[in-house]
Amino acid sequence: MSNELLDLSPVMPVVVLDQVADAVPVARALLAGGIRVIELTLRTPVALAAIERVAAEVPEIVVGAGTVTTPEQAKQAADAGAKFLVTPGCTDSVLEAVVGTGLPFLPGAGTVSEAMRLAEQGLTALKFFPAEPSGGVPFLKAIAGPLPGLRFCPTGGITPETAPAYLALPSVGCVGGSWLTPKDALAAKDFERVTALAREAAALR
Ligand SMILES: O=C(O)C(=O)C[C@H](O)[C@H](O)COP(=O)(O)O
Repeated sequence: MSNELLDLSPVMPVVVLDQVADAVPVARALLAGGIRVIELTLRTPVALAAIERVAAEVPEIVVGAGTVTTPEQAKQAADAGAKFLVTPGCTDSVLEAVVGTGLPFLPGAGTVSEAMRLAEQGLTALKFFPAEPSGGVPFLKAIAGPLPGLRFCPTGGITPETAPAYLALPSVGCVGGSWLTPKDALAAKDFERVTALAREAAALR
């Protein structure tokens, strides 16, 4: 089930919202551009309310919670209506709480040992974070031999220019990125720009 998260769109939009009122327009703008998934990060106070609104008002998009770093957040996100969870890294307690929600999820790994630990537990769909600082495309190419069963959503420092090289790798299902929802576009309520960026991203693969 978690593996299917990697196949929803070539790009998983990582969205940081400061205003809950932007949640529904952003979700609709992404959908209009052909992106069927949205990861709302739990980095701002409005994030849980934003997830709730998108889940209730834009059921066509698959809404998930990103930046899940505590067991409490996993539960809160599930209660808010998140359909999946994403963690930047993994601790035993976060993993236990995330599994406890019953939701599909992408646990974060940034090293070979972290990826191996998750694989040992049967988790084969991972977020590779932070992708660029951790070695990017060459890292993923290098580990595909020893760890052939893993698939990734690399995230962190990826741009529309660098995304295609990631998406060309068989081990990459999609890439994560914040570039579809630039801060200045959200501040200006320029949702058409979000749609235009989403359209370009949806065409990447
Ligand atoms: O908060 C998290 O859990 C994250 O996933 C951090 C994200 O990877 C970055 O927000 C991606 O942002 P960019 O590097 O700007 O595309």
